[in-house]
Amino acid sequence: MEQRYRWKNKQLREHVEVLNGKLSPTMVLKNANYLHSIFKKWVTGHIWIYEDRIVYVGEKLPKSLGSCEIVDCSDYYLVPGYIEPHVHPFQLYNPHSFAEYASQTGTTTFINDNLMLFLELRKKKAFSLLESLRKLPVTMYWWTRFDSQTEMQDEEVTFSHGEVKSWLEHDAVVQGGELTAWPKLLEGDDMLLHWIQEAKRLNKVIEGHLPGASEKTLAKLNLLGIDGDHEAMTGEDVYKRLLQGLTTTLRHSSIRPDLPQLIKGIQEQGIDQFDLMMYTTDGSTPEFYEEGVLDRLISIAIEEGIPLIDAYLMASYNVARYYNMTDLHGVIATGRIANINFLREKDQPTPVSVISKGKWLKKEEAATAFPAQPDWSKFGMPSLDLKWDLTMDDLQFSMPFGIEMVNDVITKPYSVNIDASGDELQEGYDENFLMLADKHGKWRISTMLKGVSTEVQGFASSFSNTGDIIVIGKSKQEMLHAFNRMKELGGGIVLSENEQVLHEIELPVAGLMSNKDMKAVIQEEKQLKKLLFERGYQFNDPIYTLLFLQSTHLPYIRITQQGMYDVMKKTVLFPSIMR
Ligand SMILES: Nc1ncnc2[nH]cnc12
Repeated sequence: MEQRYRWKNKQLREHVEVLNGKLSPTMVLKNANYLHSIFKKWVTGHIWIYEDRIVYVGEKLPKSLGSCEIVDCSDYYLVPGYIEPHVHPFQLYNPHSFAEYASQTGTTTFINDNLMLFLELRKKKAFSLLESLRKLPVTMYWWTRFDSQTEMQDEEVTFSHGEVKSWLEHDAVVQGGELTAWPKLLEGDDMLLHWIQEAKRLNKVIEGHLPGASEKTLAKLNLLGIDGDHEAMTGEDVYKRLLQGLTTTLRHSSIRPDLPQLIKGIQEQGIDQFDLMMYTTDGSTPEFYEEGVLDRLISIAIEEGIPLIDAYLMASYNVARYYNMTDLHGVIATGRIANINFLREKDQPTPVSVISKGKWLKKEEAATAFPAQPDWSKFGMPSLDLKWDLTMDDLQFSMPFGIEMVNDVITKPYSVNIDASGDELQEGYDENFLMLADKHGKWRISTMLKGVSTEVQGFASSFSNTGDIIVIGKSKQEMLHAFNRMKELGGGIVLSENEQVLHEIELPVAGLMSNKDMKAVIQEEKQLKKLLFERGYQFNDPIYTLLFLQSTHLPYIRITQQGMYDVMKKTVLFPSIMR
């Protein structure tokens, strides 16, 4: 980062001068009734803020007030700003639009997945984007992947030692993971182990991705350096993780809205200590966030009987502790970044006002100005410029088996018994043509997709795990139509029927993300879902279906850059075809 230290020496001297009375604070929160994370108690006092930092808490008021803003807090309860420990900031929204939206619900610190940045950009461009996002009035940290969670061509080039190491060493990167490639680690991959060791040397943590892991697997991975995991699906899973000393993140997301059940399970297990627990919305798709971000999870936790103070700390202090950043986050105390939420009632976590980095982002329910989105093309994420055309010749589907969706994201292989040699499949039953095509136009892999929809004629998406192009449908003509429109848009998701575009979501940020604000993206996603449901899509989360068609951290069969891939056997069943 351009600025290596959080505050320069000169700034630190100024902070002390505020206490010396030589400078006045920029804001004083008077008569504050606030949650003190260390005492785990509500305390009262005055909070002095200078620029973006809390410079004093206690009973004193500053001698010099200058032009300081004085806020009487008697009518509120103040809690530390919420920290989302596990964000995938690219589910149609982008890091900027998600942060802007979430900040209105009290989440002002984000630990972001770098997957799309890693796959799309080399480090120079990526780090200049991080630098630009660092200037936002929210706090953006990152975690760096060690693998692509799919089978890429030339993965070793993308995930080279040099690239991973530079990410790990970056000041804004606080974690390695999420380690979807943990089976490789257990099988002896010493490159992965080296990166884990490097992360530890740099005082950064490692997150696993361990759904269904046995007690022994958890213990072994703990020995190899894993610090936390967010894949617990039952109270017993939570118990097993905590028993091994792993920090356990409770997930409530669009594909796994588990929190109420998880908490019931936790109570059944007799767990009454919450210090090693956090929550995440795990990169939910846009519509899910209509009801809030972490404020909603805290609210569920309170309703389900988590002790009130723990319910807040799981979204603040516990996260700061896990990431070794309690000196900056998670506590309303001297020295911390001034991220504070104002609540009307103790059990109403959606804030009426939000301070982030010492500035109002929301005041008495009204949003204040937030910076405009960057010019993404300047950071190496221009709209998609596909230099090739899809033709009827590409649309050949002679594979003897296809992919059957078991739910939104889990797949299994099935034998294709229908005649798929024509240009159209009959409507009314749930098999579709499916193609993944290289965004550079070099290769393709074609098969059948069962279980998703009965009447989608043509559907094309540049949103996928690797940014390659997914085309689905019953009619080759409409698939071409959808593809052509998606190409014309410079990336996006297009649904086509009877030679008409029924719906389109423009994704001008590298073909993966929208540059609209979150509310607009929510409406676009809702409309897409409605149209797909009407056409027989039988699950809940089509965006995740698209994202995970290539993702080999999920069973059982995937289309990848290398070809059709058997996840359990770790083999390519059919290689992709050169075009
Ligand atoms: N592993 C993953 N990669 C990308 N987005 C996700 N959302 C939830 N899990 C994810």
